[in-house]
Amino acid sequence: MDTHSHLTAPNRSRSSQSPSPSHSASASATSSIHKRKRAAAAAASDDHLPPLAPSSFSADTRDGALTSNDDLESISARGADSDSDDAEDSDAVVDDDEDEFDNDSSMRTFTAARLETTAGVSAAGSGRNAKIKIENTNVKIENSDSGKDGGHTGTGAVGPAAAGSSAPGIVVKEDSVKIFTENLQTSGAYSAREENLKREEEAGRLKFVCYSNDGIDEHMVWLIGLKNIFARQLPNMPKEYIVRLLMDRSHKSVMVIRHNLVVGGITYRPYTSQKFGEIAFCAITADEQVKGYGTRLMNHLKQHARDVDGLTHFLTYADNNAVGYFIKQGFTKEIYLEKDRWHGYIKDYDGGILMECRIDQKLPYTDLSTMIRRQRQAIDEKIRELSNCHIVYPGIDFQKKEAGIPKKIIKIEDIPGLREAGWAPDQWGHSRFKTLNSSKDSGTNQKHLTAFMRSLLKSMHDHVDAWPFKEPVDACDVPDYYDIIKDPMDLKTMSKRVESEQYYVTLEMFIADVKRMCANARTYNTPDTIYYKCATRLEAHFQSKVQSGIQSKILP
Ligand SMILES: CC(=O)SCCNC(=O)CCNC(=O)[C@H](O)C(C)(C)COP(=O)(O)OP(=O)(O)OC[C@H]1O[C@@H](n2cnc3c(N)ncnc32)[C@H](O)[C@@H]1OP(=O)(O)O
Repeated sequence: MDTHSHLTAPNRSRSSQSPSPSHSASASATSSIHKRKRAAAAAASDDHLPPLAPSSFSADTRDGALTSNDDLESISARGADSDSDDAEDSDAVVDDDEDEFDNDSSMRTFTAARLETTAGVSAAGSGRNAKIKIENTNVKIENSDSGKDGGHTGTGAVGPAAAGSSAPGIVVKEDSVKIFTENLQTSGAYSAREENLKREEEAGRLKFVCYSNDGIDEHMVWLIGLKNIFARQLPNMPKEYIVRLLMDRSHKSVMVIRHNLVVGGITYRPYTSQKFGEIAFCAITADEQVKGYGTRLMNHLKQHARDVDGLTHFLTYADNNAVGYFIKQGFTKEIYLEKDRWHGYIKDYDGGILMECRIDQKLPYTDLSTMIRRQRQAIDEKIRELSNCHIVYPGIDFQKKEAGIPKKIIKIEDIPGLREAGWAPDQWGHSRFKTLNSSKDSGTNQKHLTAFMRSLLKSMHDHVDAWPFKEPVDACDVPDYYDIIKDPMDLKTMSKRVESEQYYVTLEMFIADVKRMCANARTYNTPDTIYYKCATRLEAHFQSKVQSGIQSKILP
């Protein structure tokens, strides 16, 4: 069996687990930091960790001293038992600590205090080690080679430049043909967000870095910033636990840094021998969520984990309310990774869903937008080869005179592009009227159609319920009518259209106008009004006339 070195935390949950009841500072990493800030020179008792907490964490964790939640609990309990006064004090200290770390000055204070006490590092580490209970659990352990895993050495900027290969296996031809045209949509929302953030990175306003607890001031400040974000965004996760994993040197954190401040990050543990990584925490600060940072962060993480850690998969226990985000990042609830590669390695969470993501070995994760753009280009090029649908013709000059009747009749064959698209003059379209009478010439058809529509119009005009529909609605009488009814119709307008013999080229067009006229009345007026009732009765009358006309073959 491998030697113990990785952290285990049985049955913890971001969403359902209450914070540890004991914030006893002697057990709490954060509080120990704070205490040091308050009294850097104070003598380090057994229950008071000496200064320079981050390094002392690393000393603890590097050798596997902090290995489980049980440790955390035992430390907490021990702190409470052994020094209850101190525990009370510590509760306040933890809260205070949270507040302080949320602003720059507290970070500066922390950093300054840490620098002042550098000499205490090894003592702190060893002193704490001496007190921490080491538990042997029966989980599989990966050899902790922090150098190999990128453990205590910060791995620095992530992304193409850092990884040295932005797109393994993908050859990007910068000089590929310029085949974009104005009417081709160049990117969807995903690509647009990725491209924007990539531009920000190139302009130096945004960066993605990967560090673990390496003792370098700037990195430590960022890690503490990330810890604050996790503490806020994962409120049910014990803060001590967040600190412990974040500062554990076998964990790495990929962080989004903007204007030198942490915007969010992902803390993960690479199990390089098993070629998978476990995402422990993932969060973006509240006011920057849903802007694409989470996606870009995940893409940087995947690229880094593949190119630097040699991983092929990620596993995580996703909070229920974050499952949607993980699905969009390519995670599935089905676990395809062979169980013996991960079982016993990762920490269990209550209330979370185990999800997996396979890391593609070729995808240019930090430059997906370029890949998608080139794929679009290739598809567009192929479409152009096979069709001419990309050619845009000038529009039809469709100037109208009164009642929407066109000024001049446009012959179908004159519509630009129609013939080029494969249309032939014998394809007359879908009108039932035309189809039924395909044996007759179009002039005869139009005469019959006009006569039928005239008779229908007269029948409606003479109907007792036709009076509200004989003229267009007068806006002086009904001021808001045209605010509500955007497509008005009336019998007089229809009559003009019929008499033009140009407008209604099919019976369906005529029927559509009658239906619209009646529907407008029912939209504007309530069912109890005379107008509403007239519309319903007139429409029923019209329908019966059309039906009997068709049945008695009034229609030619
Ligand atoms: C392992 C764990 O740590 S589980 C806990 C995860 N963390 C949290 O729940 C903390 C609170 N939430 C957050 O910090 C962030 O919302 C994150 C990390 C979940 C997502 O980061 P964001 O920057 O908001 O993601 P981003 O803007 O890239 O969104 C990507 C897509 O996921 C969607 N999305 C983001 N958050 C969620 C969510 N909680 N549920 C469902 N969909 C989501 C976005 O709408 C977007 O969809 P689109 O591409 O169709 O437009």
